[in-house]
Amino acid sequence: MDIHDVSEIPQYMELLLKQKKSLQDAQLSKGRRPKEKKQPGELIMQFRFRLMTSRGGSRNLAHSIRSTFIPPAYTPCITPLSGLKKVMIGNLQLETHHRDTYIPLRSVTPPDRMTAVMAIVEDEKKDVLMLQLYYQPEESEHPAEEILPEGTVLIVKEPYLKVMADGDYGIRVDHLSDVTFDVRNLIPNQWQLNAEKGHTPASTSKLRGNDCFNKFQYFKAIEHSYSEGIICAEMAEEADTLKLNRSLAYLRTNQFDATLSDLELISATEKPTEKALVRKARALYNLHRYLECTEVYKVLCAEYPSSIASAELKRTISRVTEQETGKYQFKKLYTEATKIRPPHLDHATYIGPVEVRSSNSRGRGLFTTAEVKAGDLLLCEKAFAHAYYDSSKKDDSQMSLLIIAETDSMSMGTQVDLIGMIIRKLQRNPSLSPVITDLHHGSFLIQRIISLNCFGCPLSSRETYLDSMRDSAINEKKNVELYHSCGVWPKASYINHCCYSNARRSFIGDMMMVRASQDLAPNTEITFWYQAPHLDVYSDRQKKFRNWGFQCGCSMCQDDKKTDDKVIAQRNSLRAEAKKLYQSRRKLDTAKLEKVLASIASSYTQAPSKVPRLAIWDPLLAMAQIYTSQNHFTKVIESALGCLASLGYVIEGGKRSPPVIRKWGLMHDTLTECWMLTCVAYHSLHQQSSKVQAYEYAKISYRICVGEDETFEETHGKLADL
Ligand SMILES: C[S@@+](CC[C@H](N)C(=O)[O-])C[C@H]1O[C@@H](n2cnc3c(N)ncnc32)[C@H](O)[C@@H]1O
Repeated sequence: MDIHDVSEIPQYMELLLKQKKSLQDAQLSKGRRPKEKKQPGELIMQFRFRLMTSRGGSRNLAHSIRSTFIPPAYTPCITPLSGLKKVMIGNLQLETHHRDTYIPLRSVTPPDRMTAVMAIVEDEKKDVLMLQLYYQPEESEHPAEEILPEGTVLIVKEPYLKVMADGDYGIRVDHLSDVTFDVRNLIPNQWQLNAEKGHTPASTSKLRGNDCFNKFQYFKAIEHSYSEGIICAEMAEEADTLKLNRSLAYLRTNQFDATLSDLELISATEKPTEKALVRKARALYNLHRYLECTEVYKVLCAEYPSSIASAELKRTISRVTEQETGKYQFKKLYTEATKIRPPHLDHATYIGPVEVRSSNSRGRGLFTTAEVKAGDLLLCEKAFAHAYYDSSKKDDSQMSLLIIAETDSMSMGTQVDLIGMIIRKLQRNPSLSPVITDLHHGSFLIQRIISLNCFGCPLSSRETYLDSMRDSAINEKKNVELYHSCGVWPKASYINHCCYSNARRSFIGDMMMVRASQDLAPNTEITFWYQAPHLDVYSDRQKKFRNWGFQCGCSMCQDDKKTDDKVIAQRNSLRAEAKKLYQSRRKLDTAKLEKVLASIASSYTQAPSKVPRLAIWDPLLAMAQIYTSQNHFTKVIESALGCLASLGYVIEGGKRSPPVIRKWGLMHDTLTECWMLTCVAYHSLHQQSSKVQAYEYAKISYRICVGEDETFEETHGKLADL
């Protein structure tokens, strides 16, 4: 939603066709064994040469946009190793998964890292091939040299061959769980020679682990030292110390489930140590289990009082308050979003009066459980994962093109990074898996789930709001917002699309606010638009939903579908005429303009409260602006209320008595301005109570579009300056 979809751009379509062609060619060789293979020496030399030149910087990747092609989905292997039979490189087939096999491999070159971590590997018969491990941690977090140093012995479950970009064959691993480095009992005999002989005392493993830890090699400390030591430890206390040490390494590598389980595994002593309590609290905080976390901090404050512990307890209590009440200090959120990079804010998720229920043919949806008023907060959700693109840096290396074979879709931005982040987060914290795997999907593959459930997002909706105010209705810039940052907000993902929606989403950093844009009765399905409705042809609008596999059946879409093309063409030409008239401000013929707008209005057959009139609301807003500049205040009120009515609002009063919204319509960012114009007009006409009411509606509209109203006065002060 709101991501930068480039599926229809010819330059990228060409790329997609090329990728699909090579995919088709690859499918033709499915099940075959490669005919020609390079000699081991040649393959190794070629790889080492590339490694040398790439380290010398001859690859100029930083200046070109990365592209990642997601081939058709295959499922990870769930069979335990004991249920699989061993194969050699010579047995591997092209593009064929799930043959109930595994292969022991040993790397014979240092690793390289491009989109995957790669090395040349050999099997027991000394046959060699390239191995590509996808979705490994970032280089800064876990260097390739540590993941796959030369001489690493590993096992790949369900290995298969893939033709790589350069036309050679390689073993490709997409699922992190399909590779295991814990090969203790399965190391082939001839490789045992290189493996450590004999029994390493736990004390040595501990020292080695601590050494790695002090060098920030946390993964190495866990895998090669502490875990080894725990197995070999003869005394319970020795194992406990190693677990305590390992729990910190787990914490540093964001493996919070494992941190907790190590701490639980420590033999019960008289009272938990301070270190154990601190680590437990941190893991719970990071898993957003704030209530449990406060309990741990309370014990810590009682047993080991310190200013840090009480500050942490206070911080955690603030999260619990946010979670339970939905009360946030939004100005603080902006400050954090300005300072922190990436803008991942330290705040909790609030789930308001909503729950997931069946929405018939639309699958599941999110419904209200109580009555809510327009402007009420339904959700304030922290992203499960968020990939940030800093547009101020203008650095294309942050950006990549994602090509998904199964849906023929392409998007530009940070989705590739988001996929990696989520895959790693789930692998490190399996307890979080259902949050993602329960979301809507075409298959259960993470890539597919993410492509259906991710949202493009600005750094803050207030920024977008200010931009849209600058390009006001008069300039008629189409505000199609396409964002390069993106994230997954799981609860919001249950909300189905409707062009004529009753809620709006907005963002501050990685927090998404969803507010009702209409008064909603209990048990109403909440909807927001996946793509904002614009005045486009019916078929073009439906194309936007292609990726999600549905057609919108809202009243606006149905009406567009039924309306004759000739009527639409006539409406568009009248609209162009209106635009010409109101842009020639000095000699504006208002009578003529009103006549043209009346003609547009008469081209609609349904009442605007049923079918909002997208062709007419913005010219009416432009008229309200023009009448304001001419001090025609009754006309301002008439045009502004007309604008609102054309978007489906049913408003009582407004002329001699204060306006009262009986039914809210389609919410648009510029409606705050619309209400502010009426507010100014009422002020000038000395209609005080109408002015107060209009001001209140302006504030609610702002809250719905921007997510909060703490900055309302400040923002509109700024706009007055503009
Ligand atoms: C982000 S999910 C929304 C939640 C989803 N309905 C579920 O069951 O989890 C998007 C998917 O919901 C369905 N959907 C959303 N809006 C719809 C609509 N207006 N009409 C039909 N299906 C819709 C489509 O299957 C779409 O791919």
